[in-house]
Amino acid sequence: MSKLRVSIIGSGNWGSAIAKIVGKNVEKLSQFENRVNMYVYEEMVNGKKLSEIINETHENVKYLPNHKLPTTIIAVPDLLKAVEDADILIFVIPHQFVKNVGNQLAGKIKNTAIALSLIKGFDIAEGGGIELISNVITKHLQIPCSVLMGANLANEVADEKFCETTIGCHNPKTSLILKELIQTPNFRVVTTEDVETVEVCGALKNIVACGAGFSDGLDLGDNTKAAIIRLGLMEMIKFVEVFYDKNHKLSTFFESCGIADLVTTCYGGRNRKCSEAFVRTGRNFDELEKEMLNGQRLQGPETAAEVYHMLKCKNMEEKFPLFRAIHRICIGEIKPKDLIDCIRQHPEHM
Ligand SMILES: NC(=O)C1=CN([C@@H]2O[C@H](COP(=O)(O)OP(=O)(O)OC[C@H]3O[C@@H](n4cnc5c(N)ncnc54)[C@H](O)[C@@H]3O)[C@@H](O)[C@H]2O)C=CC1
Ligand SMILES: O=C(CO)COP(=O)(O)O
Repeated sequence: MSKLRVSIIGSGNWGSAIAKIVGKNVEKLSQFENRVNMYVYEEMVNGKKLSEIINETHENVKYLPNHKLPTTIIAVPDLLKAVEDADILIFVIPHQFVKNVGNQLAGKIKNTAIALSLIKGFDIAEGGGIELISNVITKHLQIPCSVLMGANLANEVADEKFCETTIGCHNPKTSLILKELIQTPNFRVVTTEDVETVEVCGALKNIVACGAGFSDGLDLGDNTKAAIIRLGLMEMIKFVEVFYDKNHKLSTFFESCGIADLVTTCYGGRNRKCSEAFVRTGRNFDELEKEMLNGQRLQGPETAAEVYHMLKCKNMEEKFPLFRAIHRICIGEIKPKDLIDCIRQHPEHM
């Protein structure tokens, strides 16, 4: 049997951390080709192309400094070359860029290939609703797309600190291949067929993380933050119940993609950090993202806006007061200090 060729589309903070794992695993596992192309959105770093720096030093000095990538990882700045003959495509770019990348790849991928999305966020659907990123990938590439979401702060994963993750995949054979490719002694994979729930959890937790950051910025303490996390979880569950797979499993929310990712993001994530600074400095998210993240991207405020507009169109905003309040704070419509008044009469308390 011929070996499976893997390509990684994305080389940011998480993209580089997952490249470290995948690059090492393909060295050991005979079913995969011993070279993994990693698509790099080209930029200049200290006067030199980032893709050249990565290939010469085996380090993504901008997005994952101080970590050596395995030599099996090859940085490729040309998207189509990066995915040439790929059997497994791992998508790990900020959600804002998915449609553009999908358009470029349409018609260029083997019809036997499979995709795995690590992207947390939604896309805006035609007509104003929201669309799952995995659907966008499948629509453009005409191949099935599984998802991987979990409590996985990239820097900690790259440090090889123990954590778990969740792969959502409909096909048990594909599930096994993906697990073999991704799992390590310190990165433990649980698979489930409850795919939509896994993906929706990954997107929505970024909204809740903004709420946690606002709470920190207001110095509201640990109990309030815990309440925000809990109410966030309840809104996430309701969101899946109302808009997604009626056969979803409540137990999926107790996997790494659910409660664990909420906790880690609400304590250690970029959305939390910038949301705290939003309150403390009074500056807007665009400025804070540029100043604090060195090219990395926030997903929370944009996802909050997308979800809010969808809820409003469906006349459902009152059922999701936390999501609504977070969006209104992000765009300056209400003050951060109004957050608690917005959730005091939460449906969970009625
Ligand atoms: N960083 C983390 O700890 C984790 C991130 N994620 C998710 O993974 C996804 C990717 O995040 P990161 O790898 O952290 O990325 P990042 O936040 O480091 O984003 C920057 C990346 O976007 C690229 N980029 C900029 N403009 C672009 C364009 N026009 N087209 C394509 N790429 C462009 C940059 O070159 C860089 O590679 C996101 O959905 C995020 O929510 C998931 C788990 C952990
Ligand atoms: O998804 C993440 C951890 O699982 C990272 O969250 P942030 O994007 O808020 O850093």
